[in-house]
Amino acid sequence: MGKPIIEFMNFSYYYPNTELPALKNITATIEEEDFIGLIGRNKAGKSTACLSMIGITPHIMGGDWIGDIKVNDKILNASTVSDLTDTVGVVFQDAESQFTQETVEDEIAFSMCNLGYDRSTMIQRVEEVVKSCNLGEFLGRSPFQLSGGQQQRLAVACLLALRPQVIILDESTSQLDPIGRDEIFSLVSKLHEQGRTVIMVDHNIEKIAEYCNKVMVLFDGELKMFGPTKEILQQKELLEMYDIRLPQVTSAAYGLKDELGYKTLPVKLDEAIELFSK
Ligand SMILES: Nc1ncnc2c1ncn2[C@@H]1O[C@H](COP(=O)(O)OP(=O)(O)OP(=O)(O)O)[C@@H](O)[C@H]1O
Repeated sequence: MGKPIIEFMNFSYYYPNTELPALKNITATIEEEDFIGLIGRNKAGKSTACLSMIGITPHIMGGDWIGDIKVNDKILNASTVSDLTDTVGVVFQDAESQFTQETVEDEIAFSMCNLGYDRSTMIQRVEEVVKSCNLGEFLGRSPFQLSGGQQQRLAVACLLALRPQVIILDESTSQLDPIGRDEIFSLVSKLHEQGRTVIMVDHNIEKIAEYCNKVMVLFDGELKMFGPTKEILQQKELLEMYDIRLPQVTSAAYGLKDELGYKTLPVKLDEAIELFSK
């Protein structure tokens, strides 16, 4: 077992003036080396789970909560949002709405300005994240003139400049075309290989299957399934119960499983090619 980085400890959360919890008795441990796919139908609680990992719910949104979350040994109940953002950063779907600067370079530096970084650290960090997010050719360009995928990469770069261990992307690819989506998945996959913990909320089950080592399934605020991607994404009946479709290759193999005697099903294209070519 790896080092725990985020631990939900019987955590329930109620938005202000609501009677039903948006998250219900969640207990789960995310480890430092994880690349988690957080999935579930609409209103399952995915965004609330993301907000809870940086303390926006409850500390900024208000509301009531029971239980706790431990983020890199800091207890949510005893922390402020800025305590937790040392460890965790979130990129939301509408990256554009968070930009305020005239150039990409200034935008990245701005993310550090508010935290009082000195000039030489800022210059060094801008250089570092521009390289890892492949934004070199856009440095002088307005953030508002970038494509959707480039804007999401910029949002990730602003976050990375603060060097969080955990990067959460909440439906960051949902408004992107396939090229933009691929850009983001390959960027975060590279960051994961470099040692970051990644949590990705995404409806594209094929991409989740391809990149994530574990999958968490939320349904009506409850954590229904959590485990290795291959194990979770083969469970057709359960996934259907939670309104989640199987990856196309898994579905195809499921239809043939009795006839061809498959014991396990592929969840990724390369696994399917290997199985179908036998
Ligand atoms: N600000 C809020 N005030 C009150 N209830 C809220 C608020 N935000 C979300 N909720 C409720 O909390 C529950 C979980 O919502 P959440 O946005 O976390 O789900 P989600 O899985 O991210 O959904 P989606 O895929 O539609 O974005 C839903 O019932 C939702 O209506």
